[in-house]
Amino acid sequence: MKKKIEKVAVIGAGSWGTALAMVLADNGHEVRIWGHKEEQITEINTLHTNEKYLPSVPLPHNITGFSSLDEVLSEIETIILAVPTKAIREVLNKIANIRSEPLIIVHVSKGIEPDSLLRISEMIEQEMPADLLKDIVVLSGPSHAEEVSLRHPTTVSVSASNMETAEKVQDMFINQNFRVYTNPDIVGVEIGGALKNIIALAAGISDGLGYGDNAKAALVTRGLAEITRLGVKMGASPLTFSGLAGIGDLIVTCTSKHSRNWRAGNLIGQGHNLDEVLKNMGMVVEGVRTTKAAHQLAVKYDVKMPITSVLYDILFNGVNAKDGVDMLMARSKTNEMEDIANVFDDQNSIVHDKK
Ligand SMILES: NC(=O)C1=CN([C@@H]2O[C@H](COP(=O)(O)OP(=O)(O)OC[C@H]3O[C@@H](n4cnc5c(N)ncnc54)[C@H](OP(=O)(O)O)[C@@H]3O)[C@@H](O)[C@H]2O)C=CC1
Ligand SMILES: O=C(CO)COP(=O)(O)O
Repeated sequence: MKKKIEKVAVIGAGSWGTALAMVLADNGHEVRIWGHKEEQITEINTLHTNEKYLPSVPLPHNITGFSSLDEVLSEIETIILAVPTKAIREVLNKIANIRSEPLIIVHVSKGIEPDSLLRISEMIEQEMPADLLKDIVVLSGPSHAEEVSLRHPTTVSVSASNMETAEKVQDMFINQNFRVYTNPDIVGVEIGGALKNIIALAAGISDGLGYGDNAKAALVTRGLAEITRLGVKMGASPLTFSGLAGIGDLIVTCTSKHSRNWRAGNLIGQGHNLDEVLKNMGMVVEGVRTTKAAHQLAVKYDVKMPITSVLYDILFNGVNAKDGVDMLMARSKTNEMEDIANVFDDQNSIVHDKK
């Protein structure tokens, strides 16, 4: 079937915004990308590269850079919001001041806001006046920008409260290299994408300490258990966590050299200090702020999250990484399956409550 060609604006010219702009450009859309650094936009428009974020990757010529939000949004119905969680409110605020027509906002960020404990779709609902918001869609899954930009096979999920809009976004992005599934569980897709960064930091620390594959498999598996426990309490379907936005993204982020969260954890495990690691990364490491948020969520929802809790102590309370691992291994004995049964009990009670 022939694709509907659209004008789309990608807001955020970092690694992920640029890689997704390439997918859209490959699909023939008229792609605009907005960034707040004039010299980077000039580079995109003249050299057709974005060397800082995707070194040595030529960008398709149907991507045009904009440094004015006003201009990038003109005659646009759909934006792809690709800035770090920390910048979302600021950017939406600017958009809300410019815009007079409703937008479909596809967000691709993976975080939860500390203190407010809001998911990104909830932050968007708070920041954008209802008359400027047509729909919110989340796109998430195992997808490092570096590999997407090389057109390596990649799969992601999109979710929205309006599934027709999710399908529209699926059609906009899907191609031979970039396979897009829909999933009706927006809470699960957002929680899975955000919380896997915590476990990736922990996996990096484990590797940095010199531990091996057994430790990493333990972190991924028990990490998934605690993500699922919290996600279900927040209203997600447990099934989402065995999908792309759950185990899929956990695997890719905990095992890939591309992951900034894994790399940051790896350096911390080797003994480097958190502030120094974040300063030298030059790109966002979402898991640090999300650890703070998840630690608060675990208290709010009364959910056991031992990996998150130990990571919180390593990042913010000066606990030594090796001592943190020892603390996890010395926890009182428990039954693996009880956890799983509790998740399904919680899910049943959510279903009954809704009836
Ligand atoms: N990279 C990836 O593979 C993937 C990333 N994601 C998610 O996408 C989101 C964005 O990440 P990613 O692109 O990788 O991050 P990067 O660090 O690569 O890029 C972030 C971009 O946002 C810009 N930015 C930061 N603050 C502001 C602001 N206040 N106003 C305007 N622009 C701002 C940065 O500009 P500057 O250059 O000035 O810093 C940069 O262009 C994150 O939530 C991440 O988890 C999701 C899937 C894959
Ligand atoms: O979300 C990602 C891959 O799916 C990117 O992970 P990092 O932010 O750790 O690089």
